[in-house]
Amino acid sequence: MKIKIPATSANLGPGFDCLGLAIALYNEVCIKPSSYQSISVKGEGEENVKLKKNNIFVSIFYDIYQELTGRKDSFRFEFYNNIPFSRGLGSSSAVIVGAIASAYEMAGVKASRESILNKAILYETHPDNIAPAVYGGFTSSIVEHGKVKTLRKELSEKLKVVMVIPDRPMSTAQSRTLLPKSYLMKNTVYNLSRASLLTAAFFSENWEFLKVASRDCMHEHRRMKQLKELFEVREIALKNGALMSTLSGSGSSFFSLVRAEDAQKVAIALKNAFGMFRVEIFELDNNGFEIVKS
Ligand SMILES: Nc1ncnc2c1ncn2[C@@H]1O[C@H](COP(=O)(O)OP(=O)(O)O)[C@@H](O)[C@H]1O
Ligand SMILES: N[C@@H](CCOP(=O)(O)O)C(=O)O
Repeated sequence: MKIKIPATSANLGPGFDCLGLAIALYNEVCIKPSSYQSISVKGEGEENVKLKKNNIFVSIFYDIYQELTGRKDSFRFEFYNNIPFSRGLGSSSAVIVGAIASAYEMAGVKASRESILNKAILYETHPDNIAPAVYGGFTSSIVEHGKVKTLRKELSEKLKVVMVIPDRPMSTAQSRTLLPKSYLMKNTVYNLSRASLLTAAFFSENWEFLKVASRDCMHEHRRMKQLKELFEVREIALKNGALMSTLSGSGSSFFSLVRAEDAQKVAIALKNAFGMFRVEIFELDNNGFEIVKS
């Protein structure tokens, strides 16, 4: 079987740990029964020998497969990775969602997307990347008694993403340690009100609200200080017509949502200003993970 899983951009500014969307940049994994286990990796991470020995996709896959079948079968895993590691593009969520969905498929057990999401939350405690990796589109999620509740909205073809991807990785776990344990009431209200308005703006396609509604005062500033050029990335993206421009997940990438016709202009302005960073235009994804060959 072959599965493809999209990259995701989480938080979208104020929606810390709850808002996210899926991007048409995919990891693909081919899995075949085999008399012994083997792993090959192409693309992102191919130079990392640890991924052949200690691979979280493989360990989650076997956990779930054995739980479902009670058998200890062996498989060959071929990874074609396009999602950069630790850049705020949800690489770990793509691994978790992909491993769970493919374990169900290989075990021959039907599972709803909701049940795959509820397994995924056991491996990644915040649902803002795993929900769009499962459903595609824009997602707003909560976790209640260990279960994820998500509402999704299809993303318009009239929108594209301009992503600035710095060379420097930022581990999500490490980046979370930069944040305080508690916040002032006024900062909480600042984010709550904007995350609510942002969600309403996505659902009603009132894109002119995105810029003002995507401001955050809980996590971006502390994280962006690690790579100060990111402040200017936002300025240039917005000046050149981006609808919103936010730190992607915990960084280090910077996400700008643009009208399709403005994508080139925004990307060229960012490339001219930041020759040292990768700047890419992506479509949005409305499908979530897909089993493309069974
Ligand atoms: N394709 C992959 N195969 C195996 N492990 C991966 C893959 N992509 C990411 N990972 C694991 O996830 C970690 C990155 O997770 P994280 O710091 O949360 O970054 P991200 O923002 O990309 O999700 C990597 O160090 C690696 O352990
Ligand atoms: N809400 C999380 C999102 C992390 O996203 P990632 O793509 O960086 O893993 C956070 O901000 O920590």
